[in-house]
Amino acid sequence: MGEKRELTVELGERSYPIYIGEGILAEAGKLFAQHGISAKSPVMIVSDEAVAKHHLPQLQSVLKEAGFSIVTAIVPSGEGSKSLAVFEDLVGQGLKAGMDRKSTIVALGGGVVGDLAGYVAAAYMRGIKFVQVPTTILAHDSSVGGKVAVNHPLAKNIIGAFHQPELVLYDLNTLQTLPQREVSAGLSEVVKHGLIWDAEFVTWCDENADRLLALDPDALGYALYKGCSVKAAVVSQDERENDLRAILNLGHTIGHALEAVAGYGELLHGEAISIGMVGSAMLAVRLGAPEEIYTVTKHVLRRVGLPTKLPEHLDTEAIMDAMMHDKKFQEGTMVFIVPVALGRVEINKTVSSALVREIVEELKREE
Ligand SMILES: O=C(O)C(=O)C[C@@H](O)[C@H](O)[C@H](O)COP(=O)(O)O
Repeated sequence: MGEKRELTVELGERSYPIYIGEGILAEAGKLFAQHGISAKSPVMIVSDEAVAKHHLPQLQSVLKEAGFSIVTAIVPSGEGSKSLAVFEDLVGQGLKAGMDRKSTIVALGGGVVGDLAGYVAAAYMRGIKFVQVPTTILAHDSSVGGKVAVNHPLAKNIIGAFHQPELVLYDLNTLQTLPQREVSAGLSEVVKHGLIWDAEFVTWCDENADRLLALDPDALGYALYKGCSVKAAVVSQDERENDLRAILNLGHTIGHALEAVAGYGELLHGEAISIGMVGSAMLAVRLGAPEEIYTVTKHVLRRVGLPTKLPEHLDTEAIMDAMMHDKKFQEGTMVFIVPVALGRVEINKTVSSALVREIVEELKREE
């Protein structure tokens, strides 16, 4: 069994721990009790069809053994479940099962389940506790920081809240069942955390790409710990994205638009963000940063199996339009996170739409 790691998201009274390691799920009952999750009110586990097959029975039995009464809600796998219709259905299931203000929602799954379940927890009876149990690599990002949301057909994550979990339980064993495409997509956000904060970690990702792709638990444990540490450090300083937290959006200005235009399915979130990060690196070079930013960004993303070319059939004007509906379009301008050196980015609100259009076209010509 590899090393168990623990870190804390420092938010005063609302601080919470992240446990990372193999076999953490088996300790869920004990950790729930230790962190004040009530066993007197029903606990709802939200999961999706794919994840439930592999990991739900273990979580159910560990929690039952610890005296929790469980309601289980399974949603279809995929981004389509982040909708108001599914949200309403989960609220209904909670009410029918007698969930009250002391109940807790447990998100067992990837980013979709975490965002959806978290938003139900934020809204149910004006807010109840929730626990994140991420089962994908990508979810090291979404399970930390309290951004919870569902989508609107016109924009991603547009109906949401900030609602922090009570704890995050990251069992590395759950990652072993991930399809290869999901592994690469998840590594997109891992690389992002290096690109915004830690140049040495970018080099480490490059050197350890094969181990990561082979799901080596030691490499994964370290990478997720590093990614979560960057996230925790940023969120602790700016929980509500008044300023610094915006840097976590590297690649997302273009990435979210690609997901919306491609129809939430063609591109996985991590793939869209990979293309978006290459776009940000191109932008950086146009604005005077060293060419190395573009070459290294593209190289590392490819090393972990990610696309760097924008699919040609996606319409440039539709992409431009989608960017205007995102949260990153503010006060009449697009907000871009632009690298200034490896491991360092800045928030830029002066990029013209003409330049963005050029970058989108250039991304379609990527080799
Ligand atoms: O936690 C954050 O803050 C992030 O920006 C992390 C992003 O990787 C994440 O995808 C987030 O959901 C995007 O933020 P949004 O505010 O544009 O929905």
